[in-house]
Amino acid sequence: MTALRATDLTLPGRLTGVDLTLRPGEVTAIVGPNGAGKSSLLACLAGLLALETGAVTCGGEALAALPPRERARRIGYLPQTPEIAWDVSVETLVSLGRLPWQGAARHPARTTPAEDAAAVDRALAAMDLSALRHRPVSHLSGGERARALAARVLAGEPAWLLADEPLANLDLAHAAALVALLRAQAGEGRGVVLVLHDLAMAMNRADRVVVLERGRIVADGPPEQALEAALVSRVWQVQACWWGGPGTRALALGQP
Ligand SMILES: Nc1ncnc2c1ncn2[C@@H]1O[C@H](COP(=O)(O)OP(=O)(O)OP(=O)(O)O)[C@@H](O)[C@H]1O
Repeated sequence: MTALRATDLTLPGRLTGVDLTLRPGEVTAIVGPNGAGKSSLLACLAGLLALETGAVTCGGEALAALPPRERARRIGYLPQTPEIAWDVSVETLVSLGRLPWQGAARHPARTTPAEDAAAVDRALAAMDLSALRHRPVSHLSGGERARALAARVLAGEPAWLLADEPLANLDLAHAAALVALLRAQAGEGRGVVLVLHDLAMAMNRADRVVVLERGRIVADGPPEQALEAALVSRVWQVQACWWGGPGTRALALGQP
């Protein structure tokens, strides 16, 4: 697996001179206040935004130059808003995640229908959706819809998983299960990049934390270092203090 690298990313009003090299095998959390540029950065890393300056490369190749199907095999992207355009079944929605592998018949990366079905089954089971696979997506709850969209990305088994606030609509148990699953994916050598608002989750479960403020990186490193209480207090304009020990820290907030 290969690095995902952003060099001098600039989007006027959104990102300024962002340099970032992301390593596979790690869970990286991108955090920051509202409007700091987290979603913009994630979309750039997924190759979804036209850049004014700068570049994003995956394994040394410019994302912009990769054919869409190849890019989709390398990078799975879960957007912030759980919108689904078509009222298909959960299983059909998740199957769409296999499209990048279903190219021309002679393509060397093409998978068999049995492999595709197995990947869909795995993703449905991982997101606790096996029992809902035949239900139309319009008949799902908000959290179930969010899980179905996550399952679609997982079904594609991309080298990089980029997810924008993937825990936002999930209950405690499903959020914990998704984080455990993403950690396991990183353990298998995939790259995992998550936009998170839950700083305790980033502190306890990420390998690396990138803090954005007004479109710039202001901290980047192991969670204990990047989320040091004084920096959290300054960037989020709260009085923040960490409690507890490694792996189970909680953030206590006072008045600004
Ligand atoms: N399509 C767009 N065109 C121009 N500016 C945008 C666009 N989308 C977002 N912005 C602006 O860019 C800045 C960064 O937005 P972005 O959505 O990346 O922030 P964020 O850190 O993800 O915020 P949040 O935590 O609120 O989701 C904000 O000031 C926002 O108003």
